[in-house]
Amino acid sequence: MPLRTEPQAPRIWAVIPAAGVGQRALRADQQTSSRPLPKQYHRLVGCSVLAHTLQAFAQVQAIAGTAVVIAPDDAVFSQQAENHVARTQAFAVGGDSRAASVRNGLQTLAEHWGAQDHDWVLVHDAARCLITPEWIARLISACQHDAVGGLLALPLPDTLKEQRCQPLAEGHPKPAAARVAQTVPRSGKWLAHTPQMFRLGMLRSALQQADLGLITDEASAIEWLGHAPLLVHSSAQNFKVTYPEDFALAEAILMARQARHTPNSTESTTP
Ligand SMILES: Nc1ccn([C@@H]2O[C@H](COP(=O)(O)OP(=O)(O)OP(=O)(O)O)[C@@H](O)[C@H]2O)c(=O)n1
Ligand SMILES: C[C@](O)(CO)[C@H](O)COP(=O)(O)O
Repeated sequence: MPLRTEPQAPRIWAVIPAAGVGQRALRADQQTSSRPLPKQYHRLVGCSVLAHTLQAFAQVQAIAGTAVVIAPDDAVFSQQAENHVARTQAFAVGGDSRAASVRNGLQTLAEHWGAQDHDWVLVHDAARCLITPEWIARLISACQHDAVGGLLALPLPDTLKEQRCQPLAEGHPKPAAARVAQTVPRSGKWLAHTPQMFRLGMLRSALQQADLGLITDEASAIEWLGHAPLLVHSSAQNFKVTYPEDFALAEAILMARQARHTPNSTESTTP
């Protein structure tokens, strides 16, 4: 009689896309540089944006391993000692878009670590460096027993405007100032954050079939399959470092967190 092998309990993996160039984060004076430093390698409070992200994931014991997707020509990751974090490995399989990088990262999880289709995967932007182990754990416990999975997201905090379509005026080199077409009801609208947590097999199949040009996050690939991901409350601090001014904001928050955790700091006694 053939031996019956017990199905392995689903494991939880993480994929961190870190293969972007960070074009929008460049100041005007950096835009002409032939090889500007991608934003994930900028240092904030003594270590890279990426390392802050990786340290948060390394503190979540439920995660079996974290694959960092870097660009095939990346020359920085291995030079920064702080990027070498427990249960974390970089793979130079970045693609032309974020979605392509994620798709390649999922393939790597299966090939190198034997990840299975029924395992869970958390995908998180390297550039969301303020993520905390507590928020990651909140997403895991909300999704682990769900049939689909979900994402951290934030109910829209501001009034939402749609811009009027403005054709370029003839003879004018620059488009005219943007004007409002209408105010869009914000009720029921959320900002998608990461991590986003789905079954490896379902996400892989969505990313293999969907038009990657239309896929800006994992949830949109899963929606494309006809599923409805769970929306799990995120924090406004979980923003993505996108524009030059975001570095200072991220640094101020990291410094305030460090001060709270330093013994004898005045902030540590504040209720
Ligand atoms: N081809 C790409 C593009 C983006 N990313 C990663 O996806 C995350 C979120 O993307 P975004 O903030 O748009 O990063 P960039 O593409 O680097 O930024 P920009 O669009 O300003 O160039 C980042 O951690 C980025 O490194 C990636 O792995 N591969
Ligand atoms: C995935 C994401 O962080 C959700 O907000 C975001 O879409 C990624 O940014 P991009 O500029 O679209 O790559």
